[in-house]
Amino acid sequence: ALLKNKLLNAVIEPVSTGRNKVTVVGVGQVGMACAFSILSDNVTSDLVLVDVMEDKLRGEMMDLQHGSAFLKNAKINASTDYSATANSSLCVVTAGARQREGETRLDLVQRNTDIFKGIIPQLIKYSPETILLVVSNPVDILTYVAWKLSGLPKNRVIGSGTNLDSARFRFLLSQRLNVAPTSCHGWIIGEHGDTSVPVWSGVNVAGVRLRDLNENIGSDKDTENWGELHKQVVDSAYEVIKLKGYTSWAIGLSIANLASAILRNSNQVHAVSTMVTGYHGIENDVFLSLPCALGEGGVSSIVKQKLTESETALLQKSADMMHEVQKDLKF
Ligand SMILES: NC(=O)c1ccc[n+]([C@@H]2O[C@H](COP(=O)([O-])OP(=O)(O)OC[C@H]3O[C@@H](n4cnc5c(N)ncnc54)[C@H](O)[C@@H]3O)[C@@H](O)[C@H]2O)c1
Ligand SMILES: O=C1N[C@](c2ccsc2)(c2cccc(Nc3ccc(F)cc3)n2)CC(O)=C1Sc1ccccc1Cl
Repeated sequence: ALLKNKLLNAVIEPVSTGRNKVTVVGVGQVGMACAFSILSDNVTSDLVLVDVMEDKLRGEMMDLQHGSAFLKNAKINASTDYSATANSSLCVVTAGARQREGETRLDLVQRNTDIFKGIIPQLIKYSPETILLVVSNPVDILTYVAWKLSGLPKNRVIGSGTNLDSARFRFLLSQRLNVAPTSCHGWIIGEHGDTSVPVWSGVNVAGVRLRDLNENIGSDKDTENWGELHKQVVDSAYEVIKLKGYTSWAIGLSIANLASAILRNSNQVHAVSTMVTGYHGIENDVFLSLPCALGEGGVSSIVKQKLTESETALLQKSADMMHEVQKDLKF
């Protein structure tokens, strides 16, 4: 008899409940930081990696598998064939092309849209009940593209949006106040990146609003120039790219945090990109970030923030700009 049969009595065949199975598409810098953070956070017992670069894909799978003795029994697999992703509760999409020298934003968006045409329908074919979490840039437009290509209801298609922007903002605030980032509360909403919108009325520590202590906070009348914090959120993104050529750890940790809220059905509130049609006077079908409660059904509710006229105007400008790009996309 085989040693295994001398050692073990099989009671049932190993089953994969698929209850918390996670797929990560794209094993680049961001995808692998997401995979590593998700495994470290113990939110899944079944991780599948997908990419088109077969050698890189196999190498990343093997390298993660070799760490299994230090993880909580998560199965780690990889394939270029989407059947391996079947019954995923969450699919994280980080696949994409890099912006080429002198390439316009619209060219990049169309190239990434074409890449999504080969990914999104395949994910839905094998996991029709999944939640899609889009990270690839430009993330708000590509979340709209994923929603259109997937046919899923709007609550099941989420973009990482300003989750990383808000995390950087909270870090910078914590540095300035010498209070832990977990105790520094601040929400950046709207379009991810250069044109995101900090909601200064909500920035607080222990419920004490900084604006109640400095009524000019965030405006150019503020002698302490707190508005500099939001500018540093943008500048630090460019600085990290200049220094190391890409970003990975912060986005990976933020995606694991979102995955945890979804898979643990926690209804925690996070700034993520969701369909905002009907909010803040926005009429077109666009995805922007607002504070959303997240659970196993995706976005379970959206917080109705009271915004200033200028904050509302910035959101509407982003919505109009994105609609202009989205309407010319070829699906
Ligand atoms: N939303 C955010 O806050 C945020 C932050 C950082 C990076 N990003 C974005 O994340 C994306 C990935 O960044 P990166 O540094 O990992 O890039 P990368 O080039 O290192 O990785 C991209 C991966 O996608 C894969 N890929 C390309 N076409 C594919 C396809 N058709 N199917 C499956 N995989 C495919 C490539 O093989 C590569 O491994 C970029 O769009 C980047 O701008 C977003
Ligand atoms: O930290 C990053 N790094 C990226 C990056 C990662 C690999 S190469 C570039 C970055 C950094 C700086 C600018 C920028 N612009 C951009 C715009 C549209 C695109 F389709 C792709 C990239 N992107 C991708 C990205 O979204 C971020 S967050 C970010 C970016 C700009 C302003 C504020 C924030 Cl919080």
